[in-house]
Amino acid sequence: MPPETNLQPTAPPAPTGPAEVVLTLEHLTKSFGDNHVLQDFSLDLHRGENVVVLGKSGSGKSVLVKCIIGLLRPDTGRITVLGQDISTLDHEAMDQLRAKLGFLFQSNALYDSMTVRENLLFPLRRQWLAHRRGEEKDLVQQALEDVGLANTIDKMPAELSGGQRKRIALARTLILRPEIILYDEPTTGLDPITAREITSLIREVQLKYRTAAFIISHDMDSVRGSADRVALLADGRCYAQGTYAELAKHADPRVNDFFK
Ligand SMILES: Nc1ncnc2c1ncn2[C@@H]1O[C@H](COP(=O)(O)OP(=O)(O)OP(=O)(O)O)[C@@H](O)[C@H]1O
Repeated sequence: MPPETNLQPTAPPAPTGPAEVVLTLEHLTKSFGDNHVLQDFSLDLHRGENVVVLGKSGSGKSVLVKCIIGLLRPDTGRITVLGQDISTLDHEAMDQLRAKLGFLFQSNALYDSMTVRENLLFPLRRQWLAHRRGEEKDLVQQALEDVGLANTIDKMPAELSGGQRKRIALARTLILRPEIILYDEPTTGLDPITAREITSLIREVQLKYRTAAFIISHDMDSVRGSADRVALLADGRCYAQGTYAELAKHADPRVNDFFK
């Protein structure tokens, strides 16, 4: 039985017009010497939408994510996050913008020497927006209920399974109510059933908080379960995009091969 979460999947609010774009990647290029990794890559992400970026190993997916969070600077092109061109932001403004982005790293990046509670309090206390102590307790509780793990609050990460650690890492991201979540291979290293649970949770989070998600994955079950739209990164650009079903029957074998 998957853990019961506090997230009630409901129908997303009826669209009232074109959804707001929360992330724009325009004509990005990035080379390392003569390794031209990104070559005119463009993609939009809308509020409340899950986009999965697919691509072969070494195609540049991590480079793309690092450019979005400002760890790498593209050679040319523009990245706009929540209306702000990140190349114009100073250190402090970039930090404030990063606070609206959630990351779920492959490693989960939990602090092993801290309990689950302390792991969740950590981002709250690091935030430039201070929370009142009483509020913190409720936020931790809510985030743990959201991922179905309220009973793990006093445990150490080492006492949890891989799937539970992934959920706690997601709770730690959710506690800051991000507008966009970047998921780096969220199901890698998990057994198929746990992977399916994490995929469902990604959907539940999207529906409850109307977050947009930028997901890197090559777990095709997870792609099918979590993507509203799939973008294929090949030759350094957005080679094809569409729904899972559209790309699965795409005429170009470079596209449909991923779905076989
Ligand atoms: N800091 C760097 N310096 C030099 N080359 C780099 C750097 N970062 C990435 N690369 C190169 O960029 C290319 C794309 O790497 P990237 O890690 O983005 O691939 P990926 O699509 O995420 O692969 P995987 O699916 O295996 O994780 C690779 O050829 C890699 O060697």
